[in-house]
Amino acid sequence: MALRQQIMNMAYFRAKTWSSKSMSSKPPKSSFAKSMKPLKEFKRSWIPKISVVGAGQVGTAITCMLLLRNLTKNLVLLDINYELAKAEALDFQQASAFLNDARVVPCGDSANSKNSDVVIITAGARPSGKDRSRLAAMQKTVEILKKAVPKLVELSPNATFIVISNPADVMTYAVQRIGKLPKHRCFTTGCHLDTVRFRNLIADRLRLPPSQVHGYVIGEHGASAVPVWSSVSIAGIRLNDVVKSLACGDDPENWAEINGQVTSGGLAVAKTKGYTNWAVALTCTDIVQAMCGGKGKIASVGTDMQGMNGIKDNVVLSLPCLVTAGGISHVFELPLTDVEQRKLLASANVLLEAQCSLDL
Ligand SMILES: NC(=O)c1ccc[n+]([C@@H]2O[C@H](COP(=O)([O-])OP(=O)(O)OC[C@H]3O[C@@H](n4cnc5c(N)ncnc54)[C@H](O)[C@@H]3O)[C@@H](O)[C@H]2O)c1
Repeated sequence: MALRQQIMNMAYFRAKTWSSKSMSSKPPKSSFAKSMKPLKEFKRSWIPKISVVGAGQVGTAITCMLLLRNLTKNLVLLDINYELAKAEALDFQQASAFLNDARVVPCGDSANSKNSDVVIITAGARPSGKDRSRLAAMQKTVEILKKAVPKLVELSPNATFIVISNPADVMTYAVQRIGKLPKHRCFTTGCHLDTVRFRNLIADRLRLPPSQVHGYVIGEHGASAVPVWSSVSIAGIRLNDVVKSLACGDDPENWAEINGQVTSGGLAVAKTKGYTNWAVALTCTDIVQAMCGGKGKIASVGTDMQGMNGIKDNVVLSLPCLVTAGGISHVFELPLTDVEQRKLLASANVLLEAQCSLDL
């Protein structure tokens, strides 16, 4: 093969490699760069840039899942503790060859997060001390968000923001207000996690694969969450049509036990570990996959639901939503029983009260 052709082939090969790997189009720092001739016509294919804010237990678990699922090659790990972000990023970067050549960049002051497509916020104070409720850690996390969010929005004005920091619904409200972000482009994974717990617990009783059990938990990602028993179905069979008094009335099979297990699922893990991370990381990754994988997904995620299912106020809570590339495109109003509707409105009131108590 003529030398010229060989060089052209090499340049083409390298150009393809850049398209899927590098965060910058700068040539490598080596004399080898002379053998890499850029082709002007080449257009970089779209690869989402994702910033994970907070390099703690949750942020690193999310990073791990996103990379393993090959959802990005440009990941920025941001923490106010820059040394921690650097160490965690380096730990991933060293294994880049096993992560589809992804690049993980640490960041301490948001700068590297510029032009992110997705920003995932996990920075926050963990529930601690005697009162381990999510609401207790609230104002401390708001103060963190007040510092972090304006800069993140300024640097990535078109990004979709996913809020994980607890209490997730109230913190989403805070991020929407602080960042002046529209509700479709700033939401929380919310009850998507409670929903998978719910499905898992039902599947366990029925000895079926959890993926074959359908249903939703709605409302607060927390104590007032509402498992929607009336919508649970398996293979097209509504559970409520077969099991009478399902989680209500005399409830001879004690299905109501599951309600408590759904809302205390996180505490059951945190009691021993001190935190939870894997389930929420998988939940968040599932949502990012819906957005970046091109398929979309209906999931119980949380945003400002004013006008939905009888909710009158601007309150952030979870209802089934269609999540697609640009965020939430539709909200589904579930047909609820009177009891479920009352519980949803009670959950909205709990959250509204928490929202109103914020010092934003
Ligand atoms: N939504 C959910 O389902 C869910 C599940 C589990 C945990 N959480 C929440 O996720 C949050 C993180 O949990 P964790 O276990 O990773 O906590 P963690 O303490 O391990 O990590 C939090 C990280 O945030 C960083 N941080 C603090 N201020 C920052 C700032 N201004 N900018 C950047 N980084 C900053 C800290 O340095 C720390 O590394 C908590 O609020 C927790 O309650 C939510």
